Amino acid sequence: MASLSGLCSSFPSLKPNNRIGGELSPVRKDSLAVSTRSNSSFKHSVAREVSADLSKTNDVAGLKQAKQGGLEKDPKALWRRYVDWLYQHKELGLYLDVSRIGFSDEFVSEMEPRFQAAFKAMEELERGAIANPDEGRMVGHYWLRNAKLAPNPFLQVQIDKTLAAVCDFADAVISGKIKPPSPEGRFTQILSVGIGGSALGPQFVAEALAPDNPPLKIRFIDNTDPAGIDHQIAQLGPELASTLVIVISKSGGTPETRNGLLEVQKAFREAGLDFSKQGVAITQENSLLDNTARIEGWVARFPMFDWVGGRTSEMSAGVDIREMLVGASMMDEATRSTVLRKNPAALLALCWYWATDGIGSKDMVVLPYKDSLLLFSRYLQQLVMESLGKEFDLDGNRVNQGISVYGNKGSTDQHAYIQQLREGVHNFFVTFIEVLRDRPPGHDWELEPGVTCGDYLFGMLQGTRSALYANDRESITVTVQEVTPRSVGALIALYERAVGIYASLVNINAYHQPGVEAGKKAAGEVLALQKRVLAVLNEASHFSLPSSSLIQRLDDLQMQFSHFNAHCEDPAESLTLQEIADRCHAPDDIEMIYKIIEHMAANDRALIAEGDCGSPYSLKVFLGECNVDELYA
Ligand SMILES: O=P(O)(O)OC[C@H]1O[C@](O)(CO)[C@@H](O)[C@@H]1O
Repeated sequence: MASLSGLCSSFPSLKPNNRIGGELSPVRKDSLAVSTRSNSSFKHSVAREVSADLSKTNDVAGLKQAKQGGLEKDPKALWRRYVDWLYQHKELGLYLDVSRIGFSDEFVSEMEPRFQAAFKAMEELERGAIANPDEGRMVGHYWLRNAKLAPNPFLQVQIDKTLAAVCDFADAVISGKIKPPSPEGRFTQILSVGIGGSALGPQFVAEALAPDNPPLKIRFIDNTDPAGIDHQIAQLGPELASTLVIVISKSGGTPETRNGLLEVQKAFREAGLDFSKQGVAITQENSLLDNTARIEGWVARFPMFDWVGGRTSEMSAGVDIREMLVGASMMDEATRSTVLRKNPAALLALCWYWATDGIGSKDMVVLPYKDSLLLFSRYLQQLVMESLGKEFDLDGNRVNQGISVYGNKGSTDQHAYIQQLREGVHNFFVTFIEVLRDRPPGHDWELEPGVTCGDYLFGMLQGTRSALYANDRESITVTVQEVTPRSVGALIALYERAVGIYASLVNINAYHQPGVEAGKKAAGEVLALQKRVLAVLNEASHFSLPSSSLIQRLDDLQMQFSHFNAHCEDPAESLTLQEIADRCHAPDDIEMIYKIIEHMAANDRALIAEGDCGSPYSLKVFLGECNVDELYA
C-alpha cells in the first residue's frame, strides 16, 4: 500500500485562508505512528499504540480555525459559487451541488495532493491490488459492471457468465418456464432471506424500482426475530406454495440468515412443501450455504465473489441489474477522473472531509425527497458506516474513524426532526436527494391553479435547504431526473466510489469489518452460556433426561417430551441466580445469566418458582417445558 502509506508523509501544511482567516495547523509527521505492519494484513502486525492526536494528524484544529469566518451569505456570491462548482453528468442527467458546503479555495488546493494519492490508490484497486490488506483481498465491485476491468480473463468470464445466468434465470421465472411444483404453475412471490448488505441493497432497490404491480412481489426476512419471521410467513399464507425463496449470504454462514432459512424450511415442511423445489442460494462457492443448496438440490445457486464485500454486492446476482449496471458503469467512468471538479465522488469526499473535519465530527443526514428512495439512507448507513467506522488506520494509529448516517425522506422528516436540524445542536450536514420528475408524463394534476403536489415537494426541499443554510447548516444536493434502474445504479456507484476515496483521504481500509466480527463472537458466547444454564437447570430437575436413543423411542411411541416431563414424580429443584452461575462455573457472568433467565421465563422455557425479574436476588427458577432438541442442540 505504498501510495497510501506515502499519503501521510505527503500531507502538506494547510495555509491560512484569506477569506475566512486563521492558520491551518500543518500535520505533524512525528505524531504518526510508523506501522510495524508486516507485509501481510494489519491484523498480524503489532499495531503500535499511538496517541494519534487527530487535531495534529488530521489538521482538525486548522480546519476549525478556517471555518471561523462562517459561510458565504451574499446571494450574488452564492449564485456564482453554485455555478462555479456545479457538477453535471449530462448523459445520466445527474447534478451535484456542493455550493452549500463552505470549503475554501485554499482548502481545496491544499487537499489536492491527497486526492491525487487517493485517485492513484483507486486506480491500483481497480487493477486488482490487495486493497483490503486486513483480509488480504482484492476489491472488485467495480468489475461487476464492467467485466473488462477485472485483472484476468478468468474473472472476466466468471462475471459475464454469472450476470447472464442471473438474467436468464429471472426471465425463466417470470415467464413461468421455471415454476414451483404447486398447481398454480408460476412463482408469484419472492421471499429474500439475508442480512446487512445481503438485504439492504435488495430492499433499497426493490423499494426504489419495483413497479406498482410486479410479476412477483418481494418480501424480506432480514433478521432472526421469530415474530418478524412468523409475520412474513403468515402474510404469504397459501402463496408459500408459489414463493421463490432466495437465500443471500456471501459468507454462507451468517447466523441470522441461517436461522431464517431453518425457520422457512420448517414452514415448508409444515405446509407439506418441498423447499428444494423453491430455494435459490446466492453465496460464495463452497460456502456452507452453497454446499447445503447443492446437496439438497435447490432450484439454483449463484456465486458471490470473495472480492465483493457484502455492502457493495448490490450489483452482483440480484434484481434486474443490466440497466443498473449501465448507470453504475457510467458513473464509474466519471468517478475515475483525476480532476477533482470533474469527479463527483471526489467532490462528495471533499465535502465530507470539510464538514466532518476528517474525523466524523458531524453526522451525514440523508434526505431523499422521493418516497421510492426511502431506504437509500438505510443503505448508505451500512455502506458508509461499515466502511469508514474503523478503529485503526492503515498505519496502525488508533483513530476511531467514521461518519454517522441517518435519515428517511423529505418532506416527511420536516415533521419529525428537521426542527432540531434547523435550530438545535449543530452536529450534522445534510445531503438532499432531489428527483426532478414528479410523475410519469401525462399524469400530472394541478391541485390548485398552477400548483401540483410535486411543486409542494420541490418547494419543501428548496425551502428546507435555504432555511438550514441561513442558520449556517451546510448541505449537498444530488439531483437526478427520475428514479430508474440507471439512476439508482449511478447513485450506488457514486457513493461506493466516494466512500473509497474518502477512506484514502483518512488513510483507512474501507473494505473489511472487524468490529462486526467482535459482535458475532460475543453473541456466540451468550448462546454457549445459555446452553450451560439449560444443562444446570436440567440437572437440578431431579431427573436425568432420557438418552437420545430413548428420546427417539419416545418420539416413535408418539410420546411428547413435555408429556414425559409433566409426569415426573419429583418436582424440579429451583435455583437462585448465584447457584446457577456457580454451577455454570461462570460467577462473573451472573448478569448475563439473569438476562438469559429473564428471556427464557418470558418464553415459558424457564419457570420462576420464587421472586420476580424485578428483584434479581429474589429469583429462584427451574426448567419449564421445553423442546428436547434445545437441550440436545
Ligand atoms: O452476506 P453475509 O456473509 O451473510 O454477511 C451479511 C452482512 O454481514 C456483514 O458481513 C457484517 O455486517 C456485512 O458486511 C454483510 O453485508
